Amino acid sequence: MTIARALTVAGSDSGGGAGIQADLKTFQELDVFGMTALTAVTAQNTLGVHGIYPLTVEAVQKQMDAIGEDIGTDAVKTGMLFNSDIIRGVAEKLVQYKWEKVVVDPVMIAKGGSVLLLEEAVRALREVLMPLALVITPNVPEAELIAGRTIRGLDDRKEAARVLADLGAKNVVMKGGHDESNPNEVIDLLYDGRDFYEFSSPRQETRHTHGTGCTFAAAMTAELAKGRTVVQAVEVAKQFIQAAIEDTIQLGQGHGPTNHWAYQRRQAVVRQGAGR
Ligand SMILES: Nc1ncnc2c1ncn2[C@@H]1O[C@H](COP(=O)(O)OP(=O)(O)O)[C@@H](O)[C@H]1O
Ligand SMILES: Cc1ncc(COP(=O)(O)OP(=O)(O)O)c(N)n1
Repeated sequence: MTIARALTVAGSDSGGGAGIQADLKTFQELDVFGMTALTAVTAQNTLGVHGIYPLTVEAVQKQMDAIGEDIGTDAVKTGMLFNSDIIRGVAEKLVQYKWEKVVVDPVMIAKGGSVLLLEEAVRALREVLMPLALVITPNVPEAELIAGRTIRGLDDRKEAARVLADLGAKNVVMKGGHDESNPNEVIDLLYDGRDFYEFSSPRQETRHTHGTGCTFAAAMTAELAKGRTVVQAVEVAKQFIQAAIEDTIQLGQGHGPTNHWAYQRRQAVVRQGAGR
């Protein structure tokens, strides 16, 4: 039996809703063998981030070597990278192992406002990592910071996506959760350097959205690892996160995690209905 493999290079969320925990759960649900290179440990729950402990560049690179020299991977996702040294170290390994299906989730700020990427690192993200990205998946505030422009609505998002593509990312998926210009729907926008594609879903009224960005990018990475196109990967990721937000699980006192089982459970119901 051959199985698709995916590596996440990201921070740990002790609360289990975001970071490598969300990535691994998503890979598993999408039938992909998940592996990790940890960049930082965070003490985190639904109320916020209570401590950040970055690893050394050597520790991050050694973990990537351990995968590169043995198991290998079909796709890589990067999440919380925290500082410019880690970004440069990760970029070096992506090049060394010729890993090309790279999804860069430019994690910057957690929902509660904690800084997950130091200001000094934004330049390295732009100059060193973005040119290696098959896909970059910023939310609106992240896109504003990287592109250096204000975004108000879909037309601004398209202009900013063009700027991000000019920085070297082959595909830009600008997620729409923070774009409140449309109160009823959430549109995730894909720009492939030529055309724009819009992926819409109803906007859910919920505070349980911790880790939505990580989960969405991990689902894309899993689908790319299986050989799907970028458009197909966004379609599945959108369905995966929509199910995970809608079928809410009530955990914690603050911004709770999403439901990583929901997508597969819905698929099973569809299969049963079709008698398969
Ligand atoms: N309230 C919501 N209702 C439905 N989908 C949402 C909602 N908030 C976020 N999403 C979806 O979750 C994913 C992450 O979106 P976003 O909130 O923009 O990013 P981040 O979690 O990185 O801040 C996107 O696919 C987006 O469509
Ligand atoms: C360890 C870690 N990595 C990433 C995030 C940010 O996750 P995201 O999916 O953007 O969700 P929110 O934090 O915005 O809810 C994180 N919190 N921790």
